Amino acid sequence: MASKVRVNQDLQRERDRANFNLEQLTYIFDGSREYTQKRRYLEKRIAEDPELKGGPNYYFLSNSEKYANGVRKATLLAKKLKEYKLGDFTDAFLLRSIIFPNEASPMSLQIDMFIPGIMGLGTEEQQRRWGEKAMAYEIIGTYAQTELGHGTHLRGLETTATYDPTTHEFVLHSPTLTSIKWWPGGLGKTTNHAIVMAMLYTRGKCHGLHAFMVQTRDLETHEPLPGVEVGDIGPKMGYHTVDNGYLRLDHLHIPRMNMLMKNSQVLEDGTYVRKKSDKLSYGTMLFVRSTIVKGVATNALAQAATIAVRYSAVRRQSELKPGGVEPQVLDYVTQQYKLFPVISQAYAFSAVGLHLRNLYLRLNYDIQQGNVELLAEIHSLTCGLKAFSTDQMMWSVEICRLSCGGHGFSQASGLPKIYDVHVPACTYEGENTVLYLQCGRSLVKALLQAQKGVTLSGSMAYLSQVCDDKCSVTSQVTVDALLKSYEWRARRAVHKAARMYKGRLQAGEADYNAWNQTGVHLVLAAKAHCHKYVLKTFAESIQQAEAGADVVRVLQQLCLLYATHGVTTNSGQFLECGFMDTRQLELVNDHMLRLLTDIRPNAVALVDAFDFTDDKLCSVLGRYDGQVYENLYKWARQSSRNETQVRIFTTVTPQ
Ligand SMILES: CCC/C=C/C(=O)SCCNC(=O)CCNC(=O)[C@H](O)C(C)(C)COP(=O)([O-])OP(=O)([O-])OC[C@H]1O[C@@H](n2cnc3c(N)ncnc32)[C@H](O)[C@@H]1OP(=O)([O-])[O-]
Ligand SMILES: Cc1cc2nc3c(=O)[nH]c(=O)nc-3n(C[C@H](O)[C@H](O)[C@H](O)COP(=O)(O)OP(=O)(O)OC[C@H]3O[C@@H](n4cnc5c(N)ncnc54)[C@H](O)[C@@H]3O)c2cc1C
Repeated sequence: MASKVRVNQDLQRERDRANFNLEQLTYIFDGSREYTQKRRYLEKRIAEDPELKGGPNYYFLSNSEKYANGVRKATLLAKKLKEYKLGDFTDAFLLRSIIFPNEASPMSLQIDMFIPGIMGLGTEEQQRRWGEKAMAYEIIGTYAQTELGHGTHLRGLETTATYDPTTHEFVLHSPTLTSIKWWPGGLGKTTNHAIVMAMLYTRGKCHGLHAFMVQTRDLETHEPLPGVEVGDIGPKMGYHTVDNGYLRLDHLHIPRMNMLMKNSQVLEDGTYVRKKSDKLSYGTMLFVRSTIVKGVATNALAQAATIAVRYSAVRRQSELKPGGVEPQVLDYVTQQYKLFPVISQAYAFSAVGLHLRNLYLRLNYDIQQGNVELLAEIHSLTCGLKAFSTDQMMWSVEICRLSCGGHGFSQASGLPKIYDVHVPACTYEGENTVLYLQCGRSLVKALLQAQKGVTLSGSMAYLSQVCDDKCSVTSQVTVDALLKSYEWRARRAVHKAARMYKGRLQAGEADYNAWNQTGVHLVLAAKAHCHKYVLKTFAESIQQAEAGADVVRVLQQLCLLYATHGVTTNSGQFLECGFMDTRQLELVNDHMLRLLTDIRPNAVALVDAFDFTDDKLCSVLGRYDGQVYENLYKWARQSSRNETQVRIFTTVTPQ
């Protein structure tokens, strides 16, 4: 990678003592050797591409400049996809992640939701009509669902699409202030099309939420079309490269065939033909949720860990041994306790994200065959795992930032940028609490079914199993033994929520109120279920890994760290379920501390194996060569505030 660079000696020493095959671990993290090779090939091409290399320093741009630069790069992304002959969907995601390092593209919805929406919800003819143009970036689109008044409660959305059988058109309308579409990425200024989710009315009856293809702007002049009002919603906490927008429709007429009709249709005379499941309209969200674990949470965790671990190997501070040299801060066990669990989370979520992609592909295949059996379970699982992984990511990125002391607060660290762009994932594609509740409710409902004699299968099968054995943790702490404890904790949490819900019903409470009052326990149950699922999937992925014994050994250490850290940070719940006792908890805690020592010699190599380029990390602290101080100094000198020695302030006029 960086063979000719002058590497900081501490960092070099760390790399020299690594004792596993780093390359193999990279393939596992990426999902395959082929993917790694393709990624590196594209990274090199982009780094050498005269139109893309260099460019302005993101950190010193204003929000408007960030957007303008984002549009420039998004246009180049479209051009490079053709130039490099990359037609495949995965390639488009990959190229975008290289051109937009920890930045959202103003055209990101094109591949995140617009094209998946057309493919998932449109007929074959509609896929040909818009899909091909969208793949070629001849039309630029977004996904407009959320409104000013409602984002979570989809049945409460107010935009209407009323079919007129005399003209064979739908009339799309925003009837109230709260029905104005609000938030869609790229809607404000960049896009010229949108998949608009609206309540379908035909023959005087409402048939719920459906998807409609709406052209918002003229393809030549880019002016909004008559009946369309669009704009930007203003500055946000982050996401400065994206023009999240609003859209107000005023009796906009669109042809009947602009309704995406793969799953249900409106015939010429206005007859509504039902689909197999009314939840198929939510398919685009399910797809995106399934990609967030790997594409957002894992990515952010791995990058934050890389920056913080490399910097902690370079940073020397205080005195460990009285009178001795200042140690690398990575030698403080408290620093290891902050950072090594984050490394383990990144590898764990990577395994889960790859697994979830396969599950989604299976579901998609089944749906094409007309089989929606798996839909409910995969909906529940993707809801839970999207929320669990992004929650964890949010806390861990912040831990990484704090672990870098003062320099972590500087944009130069790259950590605020990671936080800015990835933390909105806790809200978009379903607010996390709401998604935990979806998952928790489905677990309780499954358990109640099991109590009536139904055999549970898939990820919920363990709920109905009777296990009366005791926790087998001894001085030998193993993943297998801990996995049983995770199962116990999750099973107990679901049972507790179910008991509470049933108890309230029996006490005469209304069903809706019983669910609401059980909410906190439903969330706890969903979290415990997802935690167990992640550990199990991570452990199974190691068993299946095509790797040498050295790589398997470090992965097993990380898996055990993930498991022991999860027990110690949720000890109350593990003890509460009565499966594990305090003596065993102490053993787990001791083992976790020993693992920190075991992992220490490989810490830098474990983050190097994530294989991020410096261009991707955009971090002075996380540089591969570890030359942090001279580059922090260089970086600060670029600040526009240093252009003059005596600053002349422009007056800000109060409005
Ligand atoms: C990249 C960045 C760009 C960002 C873009 C965005 O943010 S775009 C905007 C992103 N916006 C959001 O993400 C909005 C978040 N909100 C939502 O997704 C929905 O409103 C909801 C799921 C919370 C509730 O939906 P609801 O009120 O219609 O449902 P209900 O609660 O009445 O439950 C009825 C039954 O249906 C089940 N079921 C539900 N969904 C699915 C499904 N997909 N599949 C299968 N099943 C599903 C549910 O489990 C329940 O089953 P049960 O118990 O009867 O066996
Ligand atoms: C950066 C970003 C990009 C986005 N991009 C898009 C896009 O491209 N297209 C699009 O359509 N939308 C987009 N959104 C909107 C996003 O999907 C919604 O904001 C999200 O679904 C949450 O809905 P809400 O804002 O209505 O939150 P609310 O539901 O109002 O949440 C507020 C609080 O109420 C609680 N709450 C709400 N309902 C319940 C319930 N039933 N039970 C318990 N608690 C509840 C929540 O937990 C939360 O604490 C984007 C949002 C962001 C931040």
